[in-house]
Amino acid sequence: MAPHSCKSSCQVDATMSKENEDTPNLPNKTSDMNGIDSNGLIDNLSMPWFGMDIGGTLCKLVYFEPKDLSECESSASEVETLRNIRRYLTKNSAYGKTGHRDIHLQMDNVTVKGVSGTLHFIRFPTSEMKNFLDLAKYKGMAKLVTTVCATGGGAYKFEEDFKREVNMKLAKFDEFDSLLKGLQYIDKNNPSECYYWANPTEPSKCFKVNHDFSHPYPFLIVNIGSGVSVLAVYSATNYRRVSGTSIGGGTFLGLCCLLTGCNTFEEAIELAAEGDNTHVDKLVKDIYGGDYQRFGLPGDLVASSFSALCSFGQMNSREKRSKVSRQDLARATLVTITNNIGSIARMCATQEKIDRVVFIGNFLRVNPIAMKLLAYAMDYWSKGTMKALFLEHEGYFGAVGCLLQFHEA
Ligand SMILES: Nc1ncnc2c1ncn2[C@@H]1O[C@H](COP(=O)(O)OP(=O)(O)OP(=O)(O)O)[C@@H](O)[C@H]1O
Ligand SMILES: CC(C)(CO)[C@@H](O)C(=O)NCCC(=O)O
Repeated sequence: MAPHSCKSSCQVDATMSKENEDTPNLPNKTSDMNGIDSNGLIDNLSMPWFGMDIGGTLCKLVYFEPKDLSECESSASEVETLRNIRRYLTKNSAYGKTGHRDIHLQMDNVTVKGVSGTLHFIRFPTSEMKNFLDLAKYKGMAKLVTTVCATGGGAYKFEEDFKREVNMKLAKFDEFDSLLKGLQYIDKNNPSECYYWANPTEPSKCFKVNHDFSHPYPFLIVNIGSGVSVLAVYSATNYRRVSGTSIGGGTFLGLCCLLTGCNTFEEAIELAAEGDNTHVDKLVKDIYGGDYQRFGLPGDLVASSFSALCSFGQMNSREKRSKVSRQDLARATLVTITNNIGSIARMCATQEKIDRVVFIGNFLRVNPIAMKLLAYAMDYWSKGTMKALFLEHEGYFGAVGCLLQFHEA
């Protein structure tokens, strides 16, 4: 099975600019508003093959492209529009300035509701929702698509806008039900979905190792989005949201932009990769002169985040602050937020007596520093009894899960 074809990571844009695109040829709509033509074909061909997870920062859009669409197209009245939409989504990797298709995550030869096809993964900032709706209208979706599956807070917040702007009804599903449904489906369909980091503290020896997650229960999910939710999962349908924190991916990005003047998540991560948080943080050894042995606190452990900027050795704090680079500040912000999340995750796992902790959410996108830090912290503080696991489709489970739930209903 090769469902997870590893193509190059690619970008599809959702500022959704309308220039340089195929202009769709809008047909007259002849099928009824449920999208079913006289042959029942449109039901399979058109909507809802879209699942959207509209989060506080990013909107994740999953498009299922049925394999045999071309065979059926000749008898479908909406073919031209459908074909244009499909071509637009699957042939581009960037939509406008801010929409991206994660081609490396594409899953071929998967089955949804008995139909074989390909799952495409697209994301754009939720702040671009108006542009997205304009584009959807421009592409003829208002005349074709009647229902889109949606989850996340934005499924509620933007429900009226979808109706008003593109005459689309949102079939809403709970974000955590969707997340778990999508996670189970994707893990089942992609043998290399789940992994852990071996030797996370030794850069030259650190590598990803595939993990068999076919018998997953119980496990803890730590979903690091704008905010963080922690779920204890006991079976496919039995789970609880045991904790959460507002100090999450959104906090990292907001603070990093404020402290360094950067403008994007990618820039923040690049800066962090070149920085050194020990120029910013106060370590145990800065306080103890070495380890605090009695309670097992190593000298290199961060004792107090950012507090080297208040006082440090012989240097006064203003002098110290002027010597700290943007890179150091970005790194310290990343380490602070990540360690805090790791600490909450460990406490929840201990309380729930769970030893497998799965970290997901787009905060982990292109972010090996955070993943390795979490891997190390879970291992170190649990004395090797807990394992940090990661998933390749880190931020897309909700979008897939709501699509699946619609087709199950
Ligand atoms: N291109 C990007 N633009 C903005 N943030 C990004 C980007 N890539 C990764 N991130 C990180 O991912 C986080 C959002 O993750 P995710 O999409 O999982 O959450 P969300 O659904 O928007 O939030 P919530 O679930 O809290 O509503 C951001 O806060 C940021 O840290
Ligand atoms: C509000 C949600 C659930 C939206 O996905 C998420 O951003 C979150 O879990 N925030 C943390 C809220 C808290 O528990 O403090």
